[in-house]
Amino acid sequence: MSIASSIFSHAQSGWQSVILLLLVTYIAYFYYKYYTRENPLPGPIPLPLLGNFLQIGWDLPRWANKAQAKYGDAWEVWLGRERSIFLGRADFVEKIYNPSTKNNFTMRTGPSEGLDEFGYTNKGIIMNRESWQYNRGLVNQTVTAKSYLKELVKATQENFKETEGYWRKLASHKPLDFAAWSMCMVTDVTVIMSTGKPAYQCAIYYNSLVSDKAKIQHPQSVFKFEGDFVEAITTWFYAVQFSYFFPKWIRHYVPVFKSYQDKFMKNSKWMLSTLLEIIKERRQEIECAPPHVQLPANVLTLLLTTNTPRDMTKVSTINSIDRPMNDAEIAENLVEVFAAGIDTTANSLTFMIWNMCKYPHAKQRLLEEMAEVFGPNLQNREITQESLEKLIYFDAFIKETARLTPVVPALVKTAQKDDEIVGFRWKAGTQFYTNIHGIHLNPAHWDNPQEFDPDRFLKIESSKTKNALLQFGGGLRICPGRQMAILELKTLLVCLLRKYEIELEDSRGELQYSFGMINHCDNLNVFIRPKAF
Ligand code: HEM
Repeated sequence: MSIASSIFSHAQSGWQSVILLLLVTYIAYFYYKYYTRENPLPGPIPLPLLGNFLQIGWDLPRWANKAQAKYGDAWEVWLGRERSIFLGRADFVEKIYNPSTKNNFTMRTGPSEGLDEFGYTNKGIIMNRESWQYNRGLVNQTVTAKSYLKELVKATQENFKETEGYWRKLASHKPLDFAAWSMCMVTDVTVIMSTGKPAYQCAIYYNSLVSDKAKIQHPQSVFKFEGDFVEAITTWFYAVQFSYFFPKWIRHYVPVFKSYQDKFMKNSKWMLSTLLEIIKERRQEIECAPPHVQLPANVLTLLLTTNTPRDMTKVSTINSIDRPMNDAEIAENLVEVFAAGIDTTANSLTFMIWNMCKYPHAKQRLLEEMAEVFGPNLQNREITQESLEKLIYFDAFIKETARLTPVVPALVKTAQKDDEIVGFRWKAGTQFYTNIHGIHLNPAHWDNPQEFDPDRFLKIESSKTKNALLQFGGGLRICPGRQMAILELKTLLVCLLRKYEIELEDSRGELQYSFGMINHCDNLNVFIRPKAF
């Protein structure tokens, strides 16, 4: 008896046989299509509907590194029903990160009703398919403005001082979770630099650690609630993934998914309406401010005034960015500055602290360079953008940390037209994942790739391969916040190093990180003790 007739002989009724027949036909058709696909690359065999999700599990980037070791530098995987090509070598992604305006890989995804429903595809930058250039142009102009970066370095120092106040009140023999502090510090800096108003995340976090009697009073956060703003931002990013990967019928009609759909939609609406109120208030403040009064350089004020008579940046780089932004556009861009800027910068700092504790010779080099640039009495010196730019070893240290633990370990781009990659011609709509971590560890580009060696970035001849370090992505969609992130990271590192001794609670343990939307450190317990002067 054939397998099919054996299965059908167990079917109890007519409709069960019909379902079984449909199922078997679908599976047979799926594997026929799979084995006759164009441009077959090595990779794990997928299951119908689920693709390779069962093999991959939750941590796609960790799995991708193992897959790269097994299948080579170009392989394929099925993320659900979507065939995705993974690339783990710098020369394979050259076209994708080509900064030419003719680049065929500027979109992250193809059209998606889910992203449309959440309103992500026609606003902001990250998933915007229609007006990303306009939004990107203005946000880029804002976060690279001289006045903005100067204010950022100042605000970062002020925020650090506030945090030091809380550390002083906590017993120094008890470990602190640096990962959690880092998120709060970077949130506070980002929110004040974006809205001009404080979020008090460090104060809220401090209060969560101490008894009721020891809690401090602080004014109301700009977000007018004591809940977890950080979580709201993370939820926004999960909503992007959710709305893209799950089809409408699952999101709307399967109960567990429906509850996520509702939660994500509510979160998105809450964030936008809260920001719209802040924007309205600020617009009125600007209108009432006399023309001679210098306005503060934060993202909101800069976006509200760009292309108006009170423009503070005046460096339009793209012809199409000649109109002011409306409130809804500003709200979405603020959400994206929070979503793309907080988690990434905070986790980069945490990974740097880990490396500083693990590699005493690198820490010594950081201390020496700091002493050289800031001179005597360095713990009281004002940190400026100019002084930070002289910290060359710091740059190398940041790059090496990002090479070994990139916060963004993989990036997706979709071909808009048919194109050739790794010697094959691919149809428009094919998804290409850059395995950033794979490229960062590829021996084709790096000597002793697993070794932590910041000096490799100081040697002229090495590490110059184009696209071998993709910490901030590249090409037309390169991270617009990269200068901001580097200045903030350097400021915080100087603030920490010049006054404190930091020691890991578990000096033999492994770095604990996992993948959510990015690689994030789950917990980093450290002892932070003031240095004796
Ligand atoms: C260490 C910190 C950061 C890292 C590692 C990082 C990394 C990245 C990466 C890898 C991309 C994708 C680039 C590509 O597609 O080629 C990106 C995009 C982006 N980043 Fe960052 N980023 C950081 C900080 C920031 C900050 C502080 C901001 C705030 C302005 C920001 C805003 C954005 C935006 C808006 C995009 C989307 C750009 C686009 O789609 O055109 N990032 N970032």
